[in-house]
Amino acid sequence: MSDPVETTALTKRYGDLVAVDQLDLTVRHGEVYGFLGPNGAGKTTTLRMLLGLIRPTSGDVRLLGHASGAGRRLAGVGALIEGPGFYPYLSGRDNLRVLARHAGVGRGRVAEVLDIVDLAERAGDRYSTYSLGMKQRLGLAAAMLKDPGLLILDEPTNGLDPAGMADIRAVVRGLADEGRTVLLSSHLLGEVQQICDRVGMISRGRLVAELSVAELRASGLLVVADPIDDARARVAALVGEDRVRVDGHVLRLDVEAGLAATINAELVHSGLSVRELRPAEADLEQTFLELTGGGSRGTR
Ligand SMILES: Nc1ncnc2c1ncn2[C@@H]1O[C@H](COP(=O)(O)OP(=O)(O)OP(=O)(O)O)[C@@H](O)[C@H]1O
Repeated sequence: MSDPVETTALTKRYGDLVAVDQLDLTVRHGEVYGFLGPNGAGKTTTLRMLLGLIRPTSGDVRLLGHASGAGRRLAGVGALIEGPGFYPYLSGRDNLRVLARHAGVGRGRVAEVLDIVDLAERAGDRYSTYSLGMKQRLGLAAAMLKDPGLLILDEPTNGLDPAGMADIRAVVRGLADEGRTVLLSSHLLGEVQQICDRVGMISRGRLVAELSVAELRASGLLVVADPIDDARARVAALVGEDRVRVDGHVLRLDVEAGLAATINAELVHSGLSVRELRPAEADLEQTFLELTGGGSRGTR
Protein backbone atom coordinates (compact mmCIF):
# COMPACT_ATOMS: atom_id res chain seq x y z
CA MET A 1 0.00 0.00 0.00
CA SER A 2 1.35 3.43 -0.84
CA ASP A 3 1.92 6.00 1.88
CA PRO A 4 -1.01 8.39 2.49
CA VAL A 5 1.06 11.47 1.67
CA GLU A 6 4.02 11.49 -0.69
CA THR A 7 5.58 14.52 -2.28
CA THR A 8 8.48 14.48 -4.68
CA ALA A 9 10.61 17.59 -5.23
CA LEU A 10 7.54 19.67 -4.48
CA THR A 11 8.30 23.32 -5.20
CA LYS A 12 6.39 26.59 -5.12
CA ARG A 13 7.82 29.88 -6.27
CA TYR A 14 6.33 33.31 -5.89
CA GLY A 15 8.45 35.45 -8.19
CA ASP A 16 11.97 35.27 -6.75
CA LEU A 17 10.82 33.74 -3.50
CA VAL A 18 11.03 29.96 -3.26
CA ALA A 19 8.31 29.34 -0.67
CA VAL A 20 8.64 25.54 -0.88
CA ASP A 21 11.87 24.10 -2.18
CA GLN A 22 12.22 20.54 -3.54
CA LEU A 23 10.27 19.01 -0.69
CA ASP A 24 10.23 15.22 -0.35
CA LEU A 25 7.73 14.40 2.33
CA THR A 26 6.33 11.02 3.30
CA VAL A 27 3.61 10.52 5.87
CA ARG A 28 3.07 6.89 6.80
CA HIS A 29 -0.17 5.13 7.41
CA GLY A 30 -1.58 5.62 10.91
CA GLU A 31 0.96 8.13 12.17
CA VAL A 32 0.58 11.68 13.42
CA TYR A 33 3.17 13.63 11.47
CA GLY A 34 4.14 17.06 12.71
CA PHE A 35 5.20 19.55 10.10
CA LEU A 36 7.22 21.94 12.23
CA GLY A 37 8.69 25.27 11.25
CA PRO A 38 8.76 28.96 12.14
CA ASN A 39 6.34 31.46 10.64
CA GLY A 40 6.87 31.84 6.93
CA ALA A 41 8.75 28.53 6.56
CA GLY A 42 6.37 27.26 3.92
CA LYS A 43 4.02 25.02 5.90
CA THR A 44 0.71 26.45 4.76
CA THR A 45 1.91 26.67 1.17
CA THR A 46 2.80 22.98 1.28
CA LEU A 47 -0.52 21.95 2.78
CA ARG A 48 -2.40 24.05 0.23
CA MET A 49 -0.53 22.30 -2.57
CA LEU A 50 -1.36 18.90 -1.07
CA LEU A 51 -5.02 19.79 -1.09
CA GLY A 52 -4.96 21.19 -4.60
CA LEU A 53 -5.83 24.71 -3.40
CA ILE A 54 -2.78 26.08 -5.18
CA ARG A 55 -0.76 24.62 -8.00
CA PRO A 56 2.86 23.57 -7.47
CA THR A 57 5.48 25.27 -9.64
CA SER A 58 7.05 21.83 -10.04
CA GLY A 59 7.16 18.45 -8.35
CA ASP A 60 4.52 15.88 -7.53
CA VAL A 61 1.97 15.15 -4.86
CA ARG A 62 0.31 11.83 -4.17
CA LEU A 63 -2.48 11.64 -1.62
CA LEU A 64 -3.82 8.23 -0.67
CA GLY A 65 -2.12 6.83 -3.74
CA HIS A 66 -3.72 9.27 -6.19
CA ALA A 67 -1.70 11.68 -8.26
CA SER A 68 -2.58 15.37 -8.30
CA GLY A 69 -5.44 16.15 -10.60
CA ALA A 70 -7.13 12.82 -9.93
CA GLY A 71 -10.74 13.57 -9.02
CA ARG A 72 -10.92 10.88 -6.33
CA ARG A 73 -7.80 12.13 -4.63
CA LEU A 74 -9.58 14.12 -1.93
CA ALA A 75 -12.41 11.68 -1.27
CA GLY A 76 -10.75 10.21 1.81
CA VAL A 77 -9.16 13.43 3.05
CA GLY A 78 -10.45 15.81 5.71
CA ALA A 79 -8.80 19.20 6.10
CA LEU A 80 -8.74 22.19 8.39
CA ILE A 81 -6.80 24.99 6.84
CA GLU A 82 -6.84 28.73 7.52
CA GLY A 83 -9.92 28.70 9.70
CA PRO A 84 -13.11 27.13 8.47
CA GLY A 85 -15.92 29.38 7.22
CA PHE A 86 -19.10 28.96 9.24
CA TYR A 87 -22.34 30.93 9.38
CA PRO A 88 -22.21 32.97 12.60
CA TYR A 89 -25.98 33.04 13.10
CA LEU A 90 -26.46 29.27 12.72
CA SER A 91 -25.81 26.79 15.50
CA GLY A 92 -22.81 24.49 15.33
CA ARG A 93 -25.13 21.61 14.54
CA ASP A 94 -26.91 23.45 11.73
CA ASN A 95 -23.61 24.56 10.24
CA LEU A 96 -22.53 20.92 10.11
CA ARG A 97 -25.88 19.92 8.59
CA VAL A 98 -25.35 22.42 5.76
CA LEU A 99 -21.89 20.99 5.10
CA ALA A 100 -23.13 17.40 5.39
CA ARG A 101 -25.77 18.06 2.75
CA HIS A 102 -23.10 19.48 0.42
CA ALA A 103 -20.85 16.50 1.03
CA GLY A 104 -23.65 14.00 0.53
CA VAL A 105 -23.26 12.77 4.09
CA GLY A 106 -26.24 11.56 6.16
CA ARG A 107 -27.55 13.66 9.10
CA GLY A 108 -26.66 10.90 11.56
CA ARG A 109 -22.99 11.61 10.96
CA VAL A 110 -23.42 15.17 12.30
CA ALA A 111 -24.24 13.87 15.77
CA GLU A 112 -21.31 11.47 15.60
CA VAL A 113 -18.74 14.13 14.74
CA LEU A 114 -20.13 16.47 17.41
CA ASP A 115 -19.50 13.69 19.92
CA ILE A 116 -15.99 13.10 18.62
CA VAL A 117 -15.01 16.71 19.27
CA ASP A 118 -17.01 16.89 22.51
CA LEU A 119 -19.33 19.66 21.32
CA ALA A 120 -22.66 17.84 21.61
CA GLU A 121 -23.79 19.86 24.62
CA ARG A 122 -23.26 23.23 22.94
CA ALA A 123 -24.24 22.09 19.45
CA GLY A 124 -27.53 24.04 19.57
CA ASP A 125 -25.84 27.37 20.36
CA ARG A 126 -25.05 29.93 17.71
CA TYR A 127 -21.59 29.68 16.21
CA SER A 128 -20.99 33.36 17.05
CA THR A 129 -21.17 32.54 20.77
CA TYR A 130 -18.44 29.89 20.58
CA SER A 131 -14.99 30.33 22.08
CA LEU A 132 -12.02 30.08 19.73
CA GLY A 133 -11.36 26.54 20.95
CA MET A 134 -14.95 25.52 20.26
CA LYS A 135 -14.78 27.06 16.79
CA GLN A 136 -11.66 25.09 16.10
CA ARG A 137 -13.27 21.89 17.36
CA LEU A 138 -16.25 22.54 15.10
CA GLY A 139 -13.77 22.87 12.25
CA LEU A 140 -12.34 19.49 13.16
CA ALA A 141 -15.86 18.06 13.29
CA ALA A 142 -16.47 19.40 9.78
CA ALA A 143 -13.23 17.82 8.58
CA MET A 144 -14.45 14.51 10.01
CA LEU A 145 -17.85 14.49 8.27
CA LYS A 146 -16.74 12.22 5.44
CA ASP A 147 -15.02 9.89 7.92
CA PRO A 148 -11.65 10.47 6.24
CA GLY A 149 -8.66 8.18 6.64
CA LEU A 150 -6.31 11.15 6.31
CA LEU A 151 -6.59 14.49 8.10
CA ILE A 152 -4.58 17.55 7.10
CA LEU A 153 -4.63 20.26 9.76
CA ASP A 154 -2.92 23.63 9.50
CA GLU A 155 -1.87 24.89 12.94
CA PRO A 156 -4.97 23.46 14.63
CA THR A 157 -4.13 24.92 18.04
CA ASN A 158 -2.99 28.34 16.84
CA GLY A 159 -4.31 31.14 19.02
CA LEU A 160 -5.87 28.85 21.62
CA ASP A 161 -5.35 29.05 25.36
CA PRO A 162 -3.62 26.09 27.07
CA ALA A 163 -6.92 24.37 27.87
CA GLY A 164 -8.15 24.78 24.30
CA MET A 165 -4.86 23.42 22.99
CA ALA A 166 -5.10 20.40 25.26
CA ASP A 167 -8.66 19.73 24.01
CA ILE A 168 -7.55 19.76 20.39
CA ARG A 169 -4.56 17.57 21.15
CA ALA A 170 -6.81 15.04 22.84
CA VAL A 171 -9.21 14.99 19.88
CA VAL A 172 -6.39 14.59 17.36
CA ARG A 173 -4.75 11.83 19.38
CA GLY A 174 -8.11 10.06 19.63
CA LEU A 175 -8.57 10.23 15.86
CA ALA A 176 -5.10 8.81 15.31
CA ASP A 177 -5.72 6.04 17.82
CA GLU A 178 -8.63 4.95 15.64
CA GLY A 179 -6.13 4.32 12.86
CA ARG A 180 -6.36 7.57 10.92
CA THR A 181 -3.34 9.30 9.51
CA VAL A 182 -2.85 12.92 10.58
CA LEU A 183 -0.57 15.53 9.08
CA LEU A 184 -0.54 18.72 11.13
CA SER A 185 1.57 21.83 10.99
CA SER A 186 2.80 23.75 13.99
CA HIS A 187 5.43 26.28 14.96
CA LEU A 188 5.56 24.90 18.51
CA LEU A 189 8.15 22.27 19.22
CA GLY A 190 6.60 21.28 22.55
CA GLU A 191 3.29 20.75 20.86
CA VAL A 192 4.51 18.35 18.21
CA GLN A 193 6.47 16.50 20.88
CA GLN A 194 3.26 15.90 22.77
CA ILE A 195 1.04 14.93 19.92
CA CYS A 196 3.10 13.51 17.05
CA ASP A 197 4.85 10.26 16.23
CA ARG A 198 7.23 11.78 13.71
CA VAL A 199 8.34 15.31 12.96
CA GLY A 200 9.59 16.99 9.82
CA MET A 201 11.30 20.33 10.38
CA ILE A 202 10.97 22.86 7.60
CA SER A 203 12.96 26.03 7.23
CA ARG A 204 12.88 28.45 4.32
CA GLY A 205 10.91 25.96 2.28
CA ARG A 206 13.29 23.06 2.81
CA LEU A 207 12.96 19.96 4.93
CA VAL A 208 15.98 20.24 7.23
CA ALA A 209 15.38 17.25 9.50
CA GLU A 210 12.99 14.40 9.90
CA LEU A 211 12.93 12.32 13.04
CA SER A 212 10.69 10.32 15.31
CA VAL A 213 9.49 11.86 18.53
CA ALA A 214 11.24 9.01 20.34
CA GLU A 215 14.48 10.30 18.83
CA LEU A 216 13.55 13.83 19.86
CA ARG A 217 12.93 12.66 23.42
CA ALA A 218 16.16 10.70 23.59
CA SER A 219 18.02 13.93 23.72
CA GLY A 220 19.77 13.33 27.00
CA LEU A 221 19.88 14.63 30.52
CA LEU A 222 21.35 17.64 32.23
CA VAL A 223 22.89 17.21 35.68
CA VAL A 224 24.11 19.84 38.10
CA ALA A 225 25.93 18.23 41.03
CA ASP A 226 28.76 19.07 43.46
CA PRO A 227 31.60 18.51 43.11
CA ILE A 228 31.22 18.35 39.35
CA ASP A 229 34.43 16.41 38.65
CA ASP A 230 33.42 13.63 41.01
CA ALA A 231 29.95 13.61 39.50
CA ARG A 232 31.41 13.34 36.01
CA ALA A 233 33.56 10.37 37.02
CA ARG A 234 30.65 8.58 38.71
CA VAL A 235 28.29 9.07 35.79
CA ALA A 236 30.96 8.15 33.25
CA ALA A 237 31.56 4.88 35.11
CA LEU A 238 27.85 4.18 34.82
CA VAL A 239 27.05 5.17 31.22
CA GLY A 240 30.42 5.36 29.49
CA GLU A 241 33.01 8.13 29.08
CA ASP A 242 31.83 9.02 25.58
CA ARG A 243 28.32 9.86 26.82
CA VAL A 244 29.31 12.51 29.34
CA ARG A 245 30.37 16.06 28.60
CA VAL A 246 31.18 18.85 31.05
CA ASP A 247 29.70 22.15 29.97
CA GLY A 248 30.61 24.80 32.55
CA HIS A 249 28.95 23.68 35.77
CA VAL A 250 26.56 21.32 33.94
CA LEU A 251 27.00 17.69 32.93
CA ARG A 252 25.42 16.90 29.57
CA LEU A 253 24.59 13.22 29.23
CA ASP A 254 23.83 11.52 25.95
CA VAL A 255 21.52 8.93 27.51
CA GLU A 256 17.82 8.14 27.62
CA ALA A 257 15.80 10.24 30.02
CA GLY A 258 14.58 7.01 31.64
CA LEU A 259 18.00 6.61 33.26
CA ALA A 260 17.47 9.71 35.41
CA ALA A 261 16.50 7.83 38.58
CA THR A 262 19.44 5.42 38.31
CA ILE A 263 21.90 8.25 37.81
CA ASN A 264 20.42 10.23 40.67
CA ALA A 265 20.68 7.22 43.00
CA GLU A 266 24.31 6.63 42.01
CA LEU A 267 25.27 10.23 42.68
CA VAL A 268 23.41 10.46 45.97
CA HIS A 269 24.85 7.17 47.22
CA SER A 270 28.28 8.48 46.38
CA GLY A 271 27.68 11.35 48.78
CA LEU A 272 27.39 13.99 46.05
CA SER A 273 24.87 16.78 46.18
CA VAL A 274 22.53 16.70 43.17
CA ARG A 275 21.11 20.16 42.59
CA GLU A 276 19.40 19.53 39.27
CA LEU A 277 18.68 16.57 37.02
CA ARG A 278 16.34 16.99 34.08
CA PRO A 279 15.74 16.11 30.43
CA ALA A 280 17.81 18.27 28.09
CA GLU A 281 14.80 19.88 26.45
CA ALA A 282 16.46 23.23 26.12
CA ASP A 283 18.89 21.50 23.79
CA LEU A 284 16.04 20.43 21.59
CA GLU A 285 14.88 23.96 21.26
CA GLN A 286 18.45 24.85 20.37
CA THR A 287 18.64 22.09 17.74
CA PHE A 288 15.42 23.31 16.22
CA LEU A 289 16.60 26.90 16.16
CA GLU A 290 19.92 25.90 14.62
CA LEU A 291 18.31 23.72 11.98
CA THR A 292 15.70 26.27 11.05
CA GLY A 293 18.02 29.23 11.03
CA GLY A 294 16.70 30.65 14.25
CA GLY A 295 13.64 32.52 13.15
CA SER A 296 11.00 33.45 10.71
CA ARG A 297 11.29 34.72 7.22
CA GLY A 298 8.87 37.34 6.14
CA THR A 299 5.90 38.28 8.23
CA ARG A 300 2.35 38.51 7.21
N1 LIG B 1 0.33 34.13 -2.41
C1 LIG B 1 1.57 34.44 -2.07
N2 LIG B 1 2.29 35.33 -2.74
C2 LIG B 1 3.55 35.64 -2.43
N3 LIG B 1 4.23 35.08 -1.39
C3 LIG B 1 3.57 34.17 -0.65
C4 LIG B 1 2.22 33.80 -0.95
N4 LIG B 1 1.84 32.85 -0.04
C5 LIG B 1 2.90 32.66 0.78
N5 LIG B 1 3.94 33.45 0.41
C6 LIG B 1 5.26 33.50 1.06
O1 LIG B 1 5.79 32.20 1.10
C7 LIG B 1 6.50 31.96 2.31
C8 LIG B 1 5.91 30.75 3.01
O2 LIG B 1 4.62 31.09 3.53
P1 LIG B 1 3.70 30.07 4.31
O3 LIG B 1 2.42 30.75 4.60
O4 LIG B 1 3.62 28.79 3.57
O5 LIG B 1 4.52 29.84 5.63
P2 LIG B 1 4.08 29.10 6.96
O6 LIG B 1 5.21 28.22 7.33
O7 LIG B 1 2.75 28.48 6.79
O8 LIG B 1 4.01 30.26 8.00
P3 LIG B 1 2.81 30.74 8.94
O9 LIG B 1 2.95 29.90 10.17
O10 LIG B 1 3.14 32.17 9.16
O11 LIG B 1 1.54 30.50 8.19
C9 LIG B 1 6.39 33.25 3.10
O12 LIG B 1 7.56 34.00 2.90
C10 LIG B 1 5.19 33.93 2.51
O13 LIG B 1 5.29 35.33 2.65
